[in-house]
Amino acid sequence: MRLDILSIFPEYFAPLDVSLIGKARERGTLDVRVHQLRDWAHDVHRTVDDTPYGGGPGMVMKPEVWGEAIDSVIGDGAPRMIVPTPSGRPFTQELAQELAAEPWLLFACGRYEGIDSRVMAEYGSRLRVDEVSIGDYVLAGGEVAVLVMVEAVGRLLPGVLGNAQSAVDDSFAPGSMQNLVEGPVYTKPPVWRGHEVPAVLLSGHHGKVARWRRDEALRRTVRNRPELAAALDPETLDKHDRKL
Ligand SMILES: Nc1cc(-c2ccc3ccn(Cc4ccc(CN5CCCC5)cc4)c3c2)n[nH]1
Repeated sequence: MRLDILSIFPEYFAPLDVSLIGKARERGTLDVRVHQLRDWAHDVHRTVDDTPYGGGPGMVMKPEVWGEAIDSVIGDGAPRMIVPTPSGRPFTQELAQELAAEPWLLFACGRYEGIDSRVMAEYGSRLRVDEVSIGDYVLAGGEVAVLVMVEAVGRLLPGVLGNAQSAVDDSFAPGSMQNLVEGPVYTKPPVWRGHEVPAVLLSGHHGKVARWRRDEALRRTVRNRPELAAALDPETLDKHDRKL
């Protein structure tokens, strides 16, 4: 997978050189290219922003700079364009899986009050353009949101996660974990400061372990994410409810 990232703060993406993503880049699984948006701002101050039409606080990012930058980065290609924004569609595990299947993603990191909307309109006629929110809070720009999405997508790529099974059991993953968060995890020692590991996990009985884990996942979902629990099919809830 090729990832292009356009930003006025390319240094935000140094973390993509470490850990899982760093190794995927070394292996060639991921081809990450970070670009300084100001390289396409030709005035002496390399200006990328201007005052908003209609008034209001802050500044808006100029469409000309973005247009030159995107044209230069994509050429005749057609990557899927992801634009982080507080007003976008929610970023979910399902969307992460969808993006993990794409050969080429282009992330456009806005700053200030955002990017002139005509940029998304211009490329929306030629590319798949998704405006995406990573949560209901306002960041100062798109860079952190891109780091979140690249990590969530990158770990789903073949060979990136040590154990592919882990992604199958991810919270929220479509299938058996849809609308469920994961339960508690334990490792050695079997007793730590008087806290014992639940005996079922030491039993070696895989069926009972699987059952216990689903019960715990359900218990935690009901406690921490009642709105997800409400979306569970009654049969699932009922099967476990007797135990909650
Ligand atoms: N999930 C999530 C994503 C983001 C995010 C992503 C990209 C950018 C680029 C700039 N900003 C700051 C920022 C500040 C104020 C407004 C709201 N203004 C009200 C009137 C016009 C706009 C919007 C945007 C971003 C924020 N935040 N949270």
